[in-house]
Amino acid sequence: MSNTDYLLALENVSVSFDGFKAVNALNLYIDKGELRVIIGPNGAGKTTVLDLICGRTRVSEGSIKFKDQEITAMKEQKIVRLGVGRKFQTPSIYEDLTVFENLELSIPRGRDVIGALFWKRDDAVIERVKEVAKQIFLEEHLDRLAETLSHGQKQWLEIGMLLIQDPELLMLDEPVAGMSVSERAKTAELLKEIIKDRSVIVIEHDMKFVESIASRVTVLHQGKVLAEGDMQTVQSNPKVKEVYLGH
Ligand SMILES: Nc1ncnc2c1ncn2[C@@H]1O[C@H](COP(=O)(O)OP(=O)(O)OP(=O)(O)O)[C@@H](O)[C@H]1O
Repeated sequence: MSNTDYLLALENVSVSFDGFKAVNALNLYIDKGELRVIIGPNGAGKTTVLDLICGRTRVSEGSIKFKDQEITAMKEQKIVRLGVGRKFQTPSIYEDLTVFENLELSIPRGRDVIGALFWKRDDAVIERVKEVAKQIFLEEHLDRLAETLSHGQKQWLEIGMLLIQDPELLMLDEPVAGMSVSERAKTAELLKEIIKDRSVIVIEHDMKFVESIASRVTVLHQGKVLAEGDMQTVQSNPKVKEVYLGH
Protein backbone atom coordinates (compact mmCIF):
# COMPACT_ATOMS: atom_id res chain seq x y z
CA MET A 1 0.00 0.00 0.00
CA SER A 2 1.32 3.46 -0.75
CA ASN A 3 1.14 6.28 1.78
CA THR A 4 -1.79 7.85 0.05
CA ASP A 5 -4.14 5.01 1.03
CA TYR A 6 -3.84 5.69 4.76
CA LEU A 7 -5.81 8.23 6.74
CA LEU A 8 -2.78 8.80 8.96
CA ALA A 9 0.85 7.93 8.34
CA LEU A 10 3.73 8.49 10.76
CA GLU A 11 7.09 7.75 9.20
CA ASN A 12 10.41 7.62 10.94
CA VAL A 13 9.08 9.87 13.70
CA SER A 14 11.35 10.66 16.62
CA VAL A 15 11.14 13.10 19.48
CA SER A 16 13.74 13.76 22.14
CA PHE A 17 13.27 15.38 25.52
CA ASP A 18 16.63 16.53 26.87
CA GLY A 19 18.44 13.90 24.85
CA PHE A 20 16.01 11.10 25.80
CA LYS A 21 14.23 9.58 22.80
CA ALA A 22 10.62 9.17 23.96
CA VAL A 23 9.62 8.21 20.39
CA ASN A 24 12.27 6.53 18.29
CA ALA A 25 12.02 6.20 14.49
CA LEU A 26 8.37 5.20 14.75
CA ASN A 27 6.27 4.09 11.77
CA LEU A 28 2.53 3.94 12.31
CA TYR A 29 -0.22 3.71 9.69
CA ILE A 30 -3.93 4.04 10.38
CA ASP A 31 -6.57 3.12 7.81
CA LYS A 32 -9.89 4.83 7.20
CA GLY A 33 -12.56 3.39 9.48
CA GLU A 34 -10.00 1.61 11.63
CA LEU A 35 -10.09 1.25 15.41
CA ARG A 36 -6.50 0.94 16.60
CA VAL A 37 -5.53 0.29 20.19
CA ILE A 38 -2.09 1.33 21.44
CA ILE A 39 -0.81 -0.53 24.49
CA GLY A 40 2.56 -0.68 26.19
CA PRO A 41 4.31 -0.23 29.53
CA ASN A 42 4.45 3.10 31.35
CA GLY A 43 6.74 5.53 29.61
CA ALA A 44 6.57 3.65 26.28
CA GLY A 45 5.67 6.89 24.49
CA LYS A 46 1.95 6.31 23.93
CA THR A 47 0.69 9.71 25.07
CA THR A 48 3.60 11.41 23.33
CA VAL A 49 2.52 9.84 20.01
CA LEU A 50 -0.94 11.40 20.38
CA ASP A 51 0.69 14.72 21.34
CA LEU A 52 2.73 14.58 18.14
CA ILE A 53 -0.28 13.80 15.94
CA CYS A 54 -2.36 16.67 17.33
CA GLY A 55 0.52 19.15 17.11
CA ARG A 56 0.94 19.69 20.86
CA THR A 57 4.50 18.37 20.71
CA ARG A 58 6.76 18.84 17.69
CA VAL A 59 8.68 15.98 16.09
CA SER A 60 12.46 16.14 16.21
CA GLU A 61 12.59 14.07 13.02
CA GLY A 62 10.22 12.38 10.61
CA SER A 63 6.91 13.04 8.93
CA ILE A 64 3.24 12.91 9.96
CA LYS A 65 0.66 12.92 7.18
CA PHE A 66 -3.10 13.14 7.63
CA LYS A 67 -5.26 12.64 4.53
CA ASP A 68 -2.03 12.82 2.58
CA GLN A 69 -1.20 16.31 3.88
CA GLU A 70 1.94 17.00 5.82
CA ILE A 71 0.79 18.13 9.28
CA THR A 72 4.17 17.84 10.98
CA ALA A 73 4.60 21.60 11.44
CA MET A 74 0.94 22.61 11.41
CA LYS A 75 -0.69 24.58 14.27
CA GLU A 76 -2.91 22.60 16.66
CA GLN A 77 -6.08 24.47 15.68
CA LYS A 78 -5.48 23.83 12.01
CA ILE A 79 -5.03 20.11 12.66
CA VAL A 80 -8.35 20.14 14.55
CA ARG A 81 -10.01 21.84 11.58
CA LEU A 82 -8.59 19.21 9.23
CA GLY A 83 -10.48 16.60 11.23
CA VAL A 84 -8.40 15.37 14.16
CA GLY A 85 -10.13 15.26 17.58
CA ARG A 86 -8.30 14.44 20.79
CA LYS A 87 -9.57 13.50 24.21
CA PHE A 88 -7.21 13.77 27.12
CA GLN A 89 -7.21 11.56 30.22
CA THR A 90 -9.00 14.11 32.42
CA PRO A 91 -12.31 15.33 31.03
CA SER A 92 -12.31 19.00 30.12
CA ILE A 93 -16.02 19.72 30.24
CA TYR A 94 -17.73 22.79 31.66
CA GLU A 95 -18.97 21.55 35.03
CA ASP A 96 -21.34 24.48 35.62
CA LEU A 97 -23.12 24.13 32.27
CA THR A 98 -25.73 21.55 31.31
CA VAL A 99 -25.09 18.55 29.09
CA PHE A 100 -27.01 20.33 26.33
CA GLU A 101 -24.92 23.51 26.66
CA ASN A 102 -21.64 21.58 26.70
CA LEU A 103 -22.56 19.85 23.45
CA GLU A 104 -23.99 23.00 21.89
CA LEU A 105 -20.90 25.08 22.45
CA SER A 106 -18.76 22.39 20.82
CA ILE A 107 -20.56 22.67 17.49
CA PRO A 108 -18.16 24.27 15.02
CA ARG A 109 -19.31 27.76 14.11
CA GLY A 110 -18.56 30.08 11.24
CA ARG A 111 -14.90 30.87 11.39
CA ASP A 112 -15.36 34.58 10.69
CA VAL A 113 -16.81 37.22 13.02
CA ILE A 114 -20.10 37.39 11.13
CA GLY A 115 -20.54 33.62 11.36
CA ALA A 116 -19.97 33.74 15.10
CA LEU A 117 -22.32 36.71 15.64
CA PHE A 118 -25.23 35.23 13.76
CA TRP A 119 -24.92 31.78 15.22
CA LYS A 120 -28.08 30.84 17.06
CA ARG A 121 -29.82 27.90 18.65
CA ASP A 122 -31.98 26.83 15.71
CA ASP A 123 -33.70 23.49 15.10
CA ALA A 124 -30.68 22.08 13.30
CA VAL A 125 -28.52 22.74 16.37
CA ILE A 126 -31.06 21.17 18.72
CA GLU A 127 -31.37 18.12 16.48
CA ARG A 128 -27.63 17.66 16.26
CA VAL A 129 -27.20 17.96 20.05
CA LYS A 130 -29.94 15.36 20.60
CA GLU A 131 -28.48 13.01 18.03
CA VAL A 132 -25.05 13.06 19.68
CA ALA A 133 -26.54 12.90 23.21
CA LYS A 134 -28.32 9.70 22.22
CA GLN A 135 -25.10 8.19 20.91
CA ILE A 136 -23.31 8.89 24.20
CA PHE A 137 -26.19 7.57 26.37
CA LEU A 138 -27.07 11.01 27.73
CA GLU A 139 -30.31 11.80 25.91
CA GLU A 140 -32.24 11.62 29.19
CA HIS A 141 -29.79 13.96 30.90
CA LEU A 142 -29.64 16.99 28.61
CA ASP A 143 -30.74 19.44 31.29
CA ARG A 144 -28.45 18.17 34.01
CA LEU A 145 -25.46 20.21 35.09
CA ALA A 146 -22.31 18.41 33.98
CA GLU A 147 -20.97 18.48 37.55
CA THR A 148 -23.75 16.12 38.63
CA LEU A 149 -22.79 13.39 36.12
CA SER A 150 -20.91 10.24 37.09
CA HIS A 151 -17.25 9.99 36.12
CA GLY A 152 -18.14 7.70 33.20
CA GLN A 153 -20.89 10.02 31.97
CA LYS A 154 -18.42 12.92 32.03
CA GLN A 155 -16.06 10.89 29.86
CA TRP A 156 -18.89 10.20 27.41
CA LEU A 157 -19.87 13.86 27.39
CA GLU A 158 -16.36 14.80 26.38
CA ILE A 159 -16.39 12.19 23.64
CA GLY A 160 -19.71 13.71 22.52
CA MET A 161 -18.16 17.19 22.44
CA LEU A 162 -15.60 15.80 20.00
CA LEU A 163 -18.10 13.76 17.97
CA ILE A 164 -20.26 16.82 17.39
CA GLN A 165 -17.33 18.28 15.46
CA ASP A 166 -17.41 15.20 13.24
CA PRO A 167 -13.66 14.44 13.22
CA GLU A 168 -12.32 11.89 10.76
CA LEU A 169 -9.81 10.74 13.35
CA LEU A 170 -10.63 10.60 17.03
CA MET A 171 -7.91 9.92 19.61
CA LEU A 172 -8.80 8.78 23.11
CA ASP A 173 -6.33 8.44 25.98
CA GLU A 174 -7.49 5.76 28.43
CA PRO A 175 -11.21 6.41 27.99
CA VAL A 176 -12.41 3.71 30.42
CA ALA A 177 -10.05 4.52 33.31
CA GLY A 178 -12.15 4.81 36.47
CA MET A 179 -15.32 3.54 34.78
CA SER A 180 -17.64 0.91 36.22
CA VAL A 181 -18.02 -2.49 34.52
CA SER A 182 -21.30 -1.51 32.88
CA GLU A 183 -19.90 1.84 31.74
CA ARG A 184 -16.95 0.00 30.15
CA ALA A 185 -19.32 -2.28 28.25
CA LYS A 186 -21.30 0.72 27.00
CA THR A 187 -18.09 2.50 25.98
CA ALA A 188 -17.09 -0.54 23.90
CA GLU A 189 -20.51 -0.33 22.25
CA LEU A 190 -20.00 3.39 21.63
CA LEU A 191 -16.60 2.85 20.01
CA LYS A 192 -17.97 0.20 17.65
CA GLU A 193 -20.67 2.64 16.66
CA ILE A 194 -18.43 5.65 16.08
CA ILE A 195 -15.91 3.87 13.85
CA LYS A 196 -18.67 3.43 11.30
CA ASP A 197 -17.92 7.00 10.19
CA ARG A 198 -14.34 7.61 11.29
CA SER A 199 -11.06 6.16 12.53
CA VAL A 200 -10.26 5.94 16.22
CA ILE A 201 -6.97 5.55 18.08
CA VAL A 202 -7.32 4.43 21.70
CA ILE A 203 -4.58 4.19 24.32
CA GLU A 204 -5.62 1.57 26.82
CA HIS A 205 -4.23 -0.44 29.72
CA ASP A 206 -7.33 -2.51 30.41
CA MET A 207 -6.78 -5.73 28.47
CA LYS A 208 -10.32 -6.97 29.04
CA PHE A 209 -11.60 -3.81 27.42
CA VAL A 210 -9.15 -4.17 24.52
CA GLU A 211 -10.37 -7.72 23.95
CA SER A 212 -13.96 -6.56 24.02
CA ILE A 213 -13.41 -4.10 21.19
CA ALA A 214 -11.46 -6.71 19.21
CA SER A 215 -9.37 -4.56 16.96
CA ARG A 216 -5.84 -4.19 15.71
CA VAL A 217 -3.34 -3.59 18.48
CA THR A 218 0.02 -1.83 18.39
CA VAL A 219 2.41 -2.49 21.26
CA LEU A 220 4.81 0.36 21.93
CA HIS A 221 8.01 -0.11 23.86
CA GLN A 222 10.76 2.47 24.28
CA GLY A 223 9.22 4.67 21.62
CA LYS A 224 9.11 1.94 18.97
CA VAL A 225 6.59 -0.60 17.69
CA LEU A 226 7.35 -3.88 19.46
CA ALA A 227 4.49 -5.83 17.89
CA GLU A 228 1.35 -5.27 15.86
CA GLY A 229 -1.64 -7.42 15.01
CA ASP A 230 -4.85 -8.76 16.48
CA MET A 231 -5.07 -9.23 20.23
CA GLN A 232 -4.36 -12.97 20.06
CA THR A 233 -1.23 -12.55 17.96
CA VAL A 234 0.06 -9.78 20.18
CA GLN A 235 -0.74 -11.64 23.41
CA SER A 236 1.15 -14.73 22.31
CA ASN A 237 4.23 -12.76 21.23
CA PRO A 238 7.08 -13.65 23.65
CA LYS A 239 8.61 -10.17 23.45
CA VAL A 240 5.29 -8.60 24.42
CA LYS A 241 4.89 -11.05 27.30
CA GLU A 242 8.33 -10.14 28.52
CA VAL A 243 7.99 -6.35 28.55
CA TYR A 244 4.30 -5.88 29.21
CA LEU A 245 1.69 -8.56 29.56
CA GLY A 246 3.71 -11.14 31.44
CA HIS A 247 3.83 -9.33 34.74
N1 LIG B 1 7.11 17.15 27.71
C1 LIG B 1 7.97 16.24 28.16
N2 LIG B 1 9.20 16.60 28.63
C2 LIG B 1 10.07 15.68 29.05
N3 LIG B 1 9.84 14.35 29.05
C3 LIG B 1 8.65 13.93 28.60
C4 LIG B 1 7.66 14.85 28.14
N4 LIG B 1 6.58 14.12 27.75
C5 LIG B 1 6.89 12.83 27.97
N5 LIG B 1 8.13 12.70 28.47
C6 LIG B 1 8.81 11.43 28.78
O1 LIG B 1 8.69 10.60 27.65
C7 LIG B 1 8.46 9.24 28.02
C8 LIG B 1 7.20 8.73 27.37
O2 LIG B 1 6.09 9.30 28.02
P1 LIG B 1 4.57 9.03 27.62
O3 LIG B 1 3.71 9.81 28.57
O4 LIG B 1 4.38 9.26 26.19
O5 LIG B 1 4.44 7.48 27.94
P2 LIG B 1 3.15 6.59 27.99
O6 LIG B 1 3.46 5.38 27.20
O7 LIG B 1 1.96 7.39 27.63
O8 LIG B 1 3.11 6.20 29.53
P3 LIG B 1 1.90 6.06 30.57
O9 LIG B 1 1.29 4.73 30.31
O10 LIG B 1 2.61 6.11 31.89
O11 LIG B 1 0.97 7.21 30.34
C9 LIG B 1 8.44 9.22 29.54
O12 LIG B 1 9.71 8.84 29.99
C10 LIG B 1 8.13 10.65 29.91
O13 LIG B 1 8.68 10.97 31.17
